[in-house]
Amino acid sequence: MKLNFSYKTRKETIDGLKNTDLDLLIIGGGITGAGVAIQAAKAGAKVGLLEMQDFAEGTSSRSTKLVHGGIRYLKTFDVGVVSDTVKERAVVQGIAPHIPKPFPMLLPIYDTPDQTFDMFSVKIAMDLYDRLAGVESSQYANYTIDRDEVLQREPGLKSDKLLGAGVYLDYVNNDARLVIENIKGAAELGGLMASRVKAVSVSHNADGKIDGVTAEDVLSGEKFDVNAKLVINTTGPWSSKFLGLDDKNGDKGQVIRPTKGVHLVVDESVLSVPQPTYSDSGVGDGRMIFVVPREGKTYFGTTDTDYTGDYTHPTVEQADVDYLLKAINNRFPEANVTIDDIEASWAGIRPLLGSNAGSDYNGGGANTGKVSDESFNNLIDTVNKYNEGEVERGDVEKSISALKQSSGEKEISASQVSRGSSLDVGEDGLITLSGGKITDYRKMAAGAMELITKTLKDEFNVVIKEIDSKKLQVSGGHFDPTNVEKTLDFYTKLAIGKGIPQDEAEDLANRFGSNTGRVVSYAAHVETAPGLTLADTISLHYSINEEMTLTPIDYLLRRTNFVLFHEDKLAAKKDAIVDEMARVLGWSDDEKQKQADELNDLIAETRLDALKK
Ligand SMILES: Cc1cc2nc3c(=O)[nH]c(=O)nc-3n(C[C@H](O)[C@H](O)[C@H](O)COP(=O)(O)OP(=O)(O)OC[C@H]3O[C@@H](n4cnc5c(N)ncnc54)[C@H](O)[C@@H]3O)c2cc1C
Ligand SMILES: O=P(O)(O)OC[C@H](O)CO
Repeated sequence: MKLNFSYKTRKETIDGLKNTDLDLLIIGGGITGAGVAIQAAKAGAKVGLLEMQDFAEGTSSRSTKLVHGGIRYLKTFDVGVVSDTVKERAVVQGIAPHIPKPFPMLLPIYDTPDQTFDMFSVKIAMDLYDRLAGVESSQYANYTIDRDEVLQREPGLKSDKLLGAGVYLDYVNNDARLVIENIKGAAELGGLMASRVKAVSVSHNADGKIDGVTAEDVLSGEKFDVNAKLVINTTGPWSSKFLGLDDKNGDKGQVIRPTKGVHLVVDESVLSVPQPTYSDSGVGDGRMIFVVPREGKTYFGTTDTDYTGDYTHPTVEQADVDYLLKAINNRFPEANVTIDDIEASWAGIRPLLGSNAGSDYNGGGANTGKVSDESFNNLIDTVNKYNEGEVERGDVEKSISALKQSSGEKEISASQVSRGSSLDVGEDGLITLSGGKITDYRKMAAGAMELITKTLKDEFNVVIKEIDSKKLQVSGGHFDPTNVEKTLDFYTKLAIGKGIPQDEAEDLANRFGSNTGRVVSYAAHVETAPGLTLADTISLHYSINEEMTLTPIDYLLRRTNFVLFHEDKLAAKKDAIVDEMARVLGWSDDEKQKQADELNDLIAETRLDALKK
């Protein structure tokens, strides 16, 4: 079987990076860099990407795993962010139809003082949300339900002071797979995508313009130069650190305000919700907590605390666990979730833009003013009039800035900072695309591509194609996004045809989408590995050969959901996975032991063994 995107082609990729004068070099292989890479490759640019860890190993595998518009941002007047992200949900589903899945969110409303919404404002917010996304007359149009119906749906929910709930469309996502499918798409289009290669310094030409980096192959320690006409910094939380490598960057661009967010996972027998549920934490801090059902488990989060630790290895601490258990047991008093119920967890670092001072916000730090509903409703009314063409953009801006002034100069809490993105160009030409969310990654990348296309033409006389990124489907996503169920059913049947049981066949189809046929073709020439099923074996071999899977953690944490949502199967299969990888990749006994130890350490950390008494 030809190795398309693997440990073997990685060597060819690095040679290509050494010997090609690239049009564009991307630093950072999370969703932001991956989105730019596939668009640049499609446009015909000679593009390379360096990722110092595994693809998606940074924030882009540590999110709440939603493609969502951020309804709570309406209360911080981030109407621009909501307008962008809520529209992008359907676009992302269209370009990666096997990944984000629509799953309406339930937002319970209580009659308590710290609520983000009441029954009136939640309806206004949902109507605006739907209107911005153009779903107001679809099967997913929002609605409200009364107290009884809420408790009928979620009997475990706190009933005291419960008024009812809003129900509105959002999407569940597989963040790490969204990244790898974009990276594979870029590689399939000729992009030179290298994981475990770190940019360690930047270089400039005689005019002081950035013209490449010195890179280090993290696996071998080898250092080499990569030359490029343009360099873009898509290092997320590391953006400021990367800018720090560049002494000619002058204005230094956006400063990142990193905040940590933690999620915990329990079995659905401990806590079960029929649909994603989004409610105030109930502990008076103005935060909102997601509770999401996933593959027989339930995960919930997040915290939002300023972070000064190691960005590469953010950890879940006792204070994070205490906060989330307090919040979840407040909302679901019968659940009595304890630390011993936690099967898995993860921590991520938001790449918030420090300059995105929060706007008028009714939550966050104790000393921030509460925005009156009248001000909030006035803004929504102005936005509605703007959407109807009755007022100008300036009128909306005026009502927003009026509110900001009214909030006065106050300490901006992490949750008040806007989740907007920024595209900056340094004095030496280094481009930085930072902030934002996974949900608007395509739009962020399209904005950067406009700048990149223009600069390549004006400054280098290099002409690349204009592309329609809204139609640029990722690897595995090459099918009709309005026909997902039927298509995945077709791929499921294809796998069943090879003797694979229904449940495993469905897993393959959902994981690999339109690549399932290729995965199933591996059955013709791989032996089922000891301790694994045929489905496990072909999935692993495909991932090694065509998804740059280099370690068991790459496979079990990011290419699949074993570590986070399948504790039982993980325990049963992890050693067999290590054995099969060692055989295929030709590891020495020492290397195999090292990989096994790293996997077991990660599992223990994810399970919070050190915190459990
Ligand atoms: C707790 C939490 C929950 C969230 N939930 C959601 C959600 O549900 N939906 C949503 O849309 N958004 C969500 N977000 C936001 C979203 O996850 C981030 O905005 C997004 O993942 C950032 O992607 P990125 O590619 O910019 O950064 P990253 O994914 O961090 O990628 C940057 C990459 O750059 C690499 N890098 C750094 N320095 C170098 C170097 N010198 N050389 C080479 N590589 C380098 C890093 O290894 C890293 O992989 C959440 C964020 C957090 C923290
Ligand atoms: O940045 P926040 O506070 O919206 O938290 C991230 C959410 O959990 C999902 O985007």
